[in-house]
Amino acid sequence: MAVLKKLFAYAGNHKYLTMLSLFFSFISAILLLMPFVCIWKVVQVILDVYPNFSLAGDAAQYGWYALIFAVAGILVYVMSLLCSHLSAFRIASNIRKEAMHHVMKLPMGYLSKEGSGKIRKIIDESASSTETYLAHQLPDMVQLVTTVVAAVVCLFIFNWKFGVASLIPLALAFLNMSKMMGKDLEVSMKEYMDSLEGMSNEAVEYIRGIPIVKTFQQTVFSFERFYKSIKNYEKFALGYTDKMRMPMTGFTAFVNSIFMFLIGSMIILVLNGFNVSSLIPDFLFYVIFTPILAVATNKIMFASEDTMLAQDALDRIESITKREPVKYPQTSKQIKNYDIKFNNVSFTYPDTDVEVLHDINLNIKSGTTVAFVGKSGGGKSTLVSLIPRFYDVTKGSIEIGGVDVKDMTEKDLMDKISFVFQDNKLLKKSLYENIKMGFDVDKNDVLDALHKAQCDDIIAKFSTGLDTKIGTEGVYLSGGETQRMTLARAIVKNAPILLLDEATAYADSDNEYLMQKAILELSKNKTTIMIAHRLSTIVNVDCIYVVDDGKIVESGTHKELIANNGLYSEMWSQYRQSVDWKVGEFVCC
Ligand SMILES: Nc1ncnc2c1ncn2[C@@H]1O[C@H](COP(=O)(O)OP(=O)(O)OP(=O)(O)O)[C@@H](O)[C@H]1O
Repeated sequence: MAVLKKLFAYAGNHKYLTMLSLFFSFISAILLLMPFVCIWKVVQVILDVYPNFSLAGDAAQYGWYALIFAVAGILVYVMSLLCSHLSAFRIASNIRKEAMHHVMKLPMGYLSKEGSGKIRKIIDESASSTETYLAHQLPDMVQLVTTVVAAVVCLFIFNWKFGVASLIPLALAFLNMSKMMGKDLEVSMKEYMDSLEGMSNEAVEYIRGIPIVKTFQQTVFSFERFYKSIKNYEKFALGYTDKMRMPMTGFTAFVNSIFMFLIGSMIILVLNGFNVSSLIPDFLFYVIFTPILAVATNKIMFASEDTMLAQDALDRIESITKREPVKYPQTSKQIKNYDIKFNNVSFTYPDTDVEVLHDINLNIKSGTTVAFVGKSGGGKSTLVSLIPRFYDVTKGSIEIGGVDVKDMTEKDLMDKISFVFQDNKLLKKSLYENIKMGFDVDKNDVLDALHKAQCDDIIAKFSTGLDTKIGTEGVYLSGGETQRMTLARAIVKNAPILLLDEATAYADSDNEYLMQKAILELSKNKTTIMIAHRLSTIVNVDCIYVVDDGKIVESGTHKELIANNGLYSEMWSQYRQSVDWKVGEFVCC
């Protein structure tokens, strides 16, 4: 019921179609039981007239009734499936739409951390599971339960003594079944499903890493996480199977032992003076009828596992839809300029408990260019990612032009900022569409931006020029090329704030020089924040902030920081040494 209630939350008016399908399932179950009653009647008629079979005219009539009930039952079942499929498709589609809609509202940081593949897999596979559940498993479940209940009622109507005999093993089978549906087993099933998902994610990671494994001649054990995920799966799969073993054995034994109880009761009745010939029609009926119960009960057992799987699928969808979305106001407050201010900002990544930024205060003036430098893992990228609200600050606030970024609409905030990151994504669209991205620019503007971002060679490489579609056969862009394309996109967007995180990391030396020139040009009169490991690229910026262990430990111009003799000065001399060493080595050779 809980599963159905959750599914109905996505159903809208289609829930009535689901209910209609369940009603048809119920009717079809009753209709499909009727032929057995007719067969019982046939047996009775034949035994009544025995050995004058010519008097058994009613038997044929009951035969026809049996056929009519069977056909009607099948037709109603088909109608049930028709309704269930229509509603299942709609509900699964609503789940997909609602989940995707929610994903769009989630922090961008969450999306890049989880990865689009994983999110797509959860939504797609879970929606498909609920579709199968609603289209087939639920109507079948209603049919099976109706069959069992109606059959049990029939058992008592025709001969209560045989009824009791058949019911004892059934009751014992149900007792065992209830043990397989308890909270404990639900937890085990969830652990099992989680370990399965974990193993499948790690397998993807392993396949991605095969080149590294081969290059460094490692074994599978170097992928410890994959190995652990397999072990984990083994542990939960065995644990789950172990918990199921006794109740499953009991269930199978009792559900298939109805005959034994019937024969036993027949013997007891005869020994107690009942007339054999008067018992035979009922006994035959029970012999024919009770296997339906065994089969239906067996199927209910497996169907209840389907319900658990559907519940699990919904829980997985909820792990996305219950995530707190980024809240934007309806209207923005008016910003005064493009100053960026951090007020006592601290930050801890969601689902972690280690604070990675501690009480940061910054005031970056409109139109200036600043750089964040520091050791790897110090928190530079995190700092930058808080400005466009990839994540929200845990403490403090960030302002643009005197307005808290949380008081700006999504469009307003995004309109103000362009980014070029180390790992950028291009869409599977044409080069033109990838740069235009809905901005109000024409082909000439796009070509101009591509030229400024040093992309002429990329366009020249493809015979279809700007119309070349990325991702189609033979169209592949390297990391450096992708980075240049993203720079062109930022040039086209021409937003007043520019965030560059290792924007030239993949560029070769020729391109880097030219890209730096383009960035210099683009950053004119803009508030620009750069993250760079190659310190030579930031010596001329207005202010350098040295980030270490989540704090700003130094700030000033290049000259001031060198004179300071602090961490920056140390980083600079190490950087110079590495450059000189490379040049020296090159000269030597
Ligand atoms: N998505 C995330 N979830 C949890 N912790 C994260 C996440 N991203 C980064 N961190 C942690 O935050 C800290 C700062 O990372 P960040 O990427 O901001 O450093 P960085 O100075 O930019 O490093 P680099 O120069 O290597 O890019 C690190 O300890 C890192 O492990």
